Formats: sequence, C-alpha cells, structure tokens
Amino acid sequence: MLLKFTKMHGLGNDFVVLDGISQAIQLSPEQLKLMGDRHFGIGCDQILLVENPNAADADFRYRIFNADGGEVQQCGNGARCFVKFVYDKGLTKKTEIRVETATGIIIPRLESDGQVTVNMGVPKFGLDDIPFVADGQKLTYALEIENATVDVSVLSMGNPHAVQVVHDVESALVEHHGPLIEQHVRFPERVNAGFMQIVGRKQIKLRVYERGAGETLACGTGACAAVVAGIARGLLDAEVNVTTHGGYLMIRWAGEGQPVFMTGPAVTVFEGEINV
Ligand SMILES: N[C@@H](CCC[C@H](N)C(=O)O)C(=O)O
Repeated sequence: MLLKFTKMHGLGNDFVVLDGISQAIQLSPEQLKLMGDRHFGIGCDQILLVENPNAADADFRYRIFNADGGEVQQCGNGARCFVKFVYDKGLTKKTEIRVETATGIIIPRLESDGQVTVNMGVPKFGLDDIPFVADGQKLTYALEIENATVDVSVLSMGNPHAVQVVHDVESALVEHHGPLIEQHVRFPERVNAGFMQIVGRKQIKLRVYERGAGETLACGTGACAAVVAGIARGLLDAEVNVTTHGGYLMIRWAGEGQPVFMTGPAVTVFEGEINV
C-alpha cells in the first residue's frame, strides 16, 4: 500500500501524520512500528491519523500510535500539529477545531503568530481514570522501584502520567528509572514518567520518558501533567513556562474542574510517500 505522509514536529517530538480522509488506511501494529523505525522506516515518536469524526459535535477524529505500534489516547504536541495539518491541507477553513480523541474532545486553535493553543480538557486524578493501583486517592504516592522509593503525582491528561520533582533534571535518572516507572506493576496500562525541576513558581524544566516511545525531546501532555501536579501541590502559579530539551511551552491551569491550556509551536518538516 502506497501512503502519502507529512513529517511534523512539536518541539522535536516528531510525528508521521497520515490523512485518513483522502486515503483509506488500515495499518497493523507491525506496519506502524516499521513507519516509526528510524533505521528501517521514516522514523518518529508517534504516528498521527486524521479521520472523519464519529461524534456529531466534532470536526475530526484524532488517532495516535506510539512508535512501538500501540494505540494511545492523547498526544499534546501532536494536537498542535494536527490543527496545522488539517488547515494547511485544506481539510478545513476553521482555525479552531473540535477534535475527537479516545478520551474526549480537545480544541486546538491556530494563533495569528503561528503558535497553537490547545484546550486539552480537564485533568483527572481518579485511580480508575489513570489507571493506578493504590489504597485511596492522594496528592502523591510512594512508588518502589528497585532499591529506591520515589514520590509521584499520578494523573490523567487523557493519557496516564506519573510526575516526580527532582533537584536537577539533567542529572535525574531518566534513562534508568524511566522504563521502570513506565512498566511498574501499579500502572496496568503503563505510564508516561515525568521528571520536573522547579526553577521558580512560574518556570519548570522537564524531561519525560514516554510510554511506548522512550525519552522524547518534549511531551505536551507530560508538560500539562507536570504543571497540574505542581499547582495541585502548591508549588507553582497558574501559568508556567515549561522548558524541555526541544524548546518551551506555556501551560495554564485555573485549578480543579478546569481545562488545561497549552501554547507552543507546530512545524512541518517534509512530505513523502511510503510503501507499507
Ligand atoms: N508525545 C505526546 C504523548 C504521546 C503518547 C504517550 N507516549 C502515551 O503513551 O500516552 C505528547 O506530546 O503528549
């Protein structure tokens, strides 16, 4: 099957974006994995599929696959690329769209300066929402990994996140502890592991070991989750600059029951065709 694709990125978190409206797309996990492979395929952290929506109140359906071929619920950097893709391809004339994901509607908006703001929905802390195994809901949980115990905030931005505060993000044990947290038995659907350094009440530095992709240059939902966790713990203000290895994002959250807003760039790199 010959497929047209667009290579995009948000802060170096890179995507293969497929238009599933103009072309019929049915891909097995093996084909998706091959596309994501940086040596034998195109190479990316996630594959994003644009489809017609099922819900009457949505403009598009957004499906997300990690580089390991698994389908997941949400991708923040991808959401910014999604609205740029459908607008640039002429699939819509709207600059603000309603997008159906596996865990609800998100609303990305193209700004006049080329940045994209996304209403990422309301974060959830319920153990079943994540899912996470614990005796009861708390602000932080002690998680045992190998010979260490780390305190993590656990929440869902549509997808699951475990965020810990570290003294220095550069020396944090991301490569070693990341996979142990990602696959910890208390996360039945695995988890994205965030390592957040608090620089001040309005700025954090963040690295994320992503479920199904490993450490990425940036993670949009990870940035939302880290800021929400920091605000919930009284460590951060309502608007925070998140510095990642790929650049920075602005995250806003007004507190419990409110949606999270993320602002950052979306970049098209090149167009191509692949036989899968
Ligand atoms: N890079 C993304 C998150 C992609 C999905 C994640 N790895 C998961 O498995 O939940 C982002 O920008 O949010």
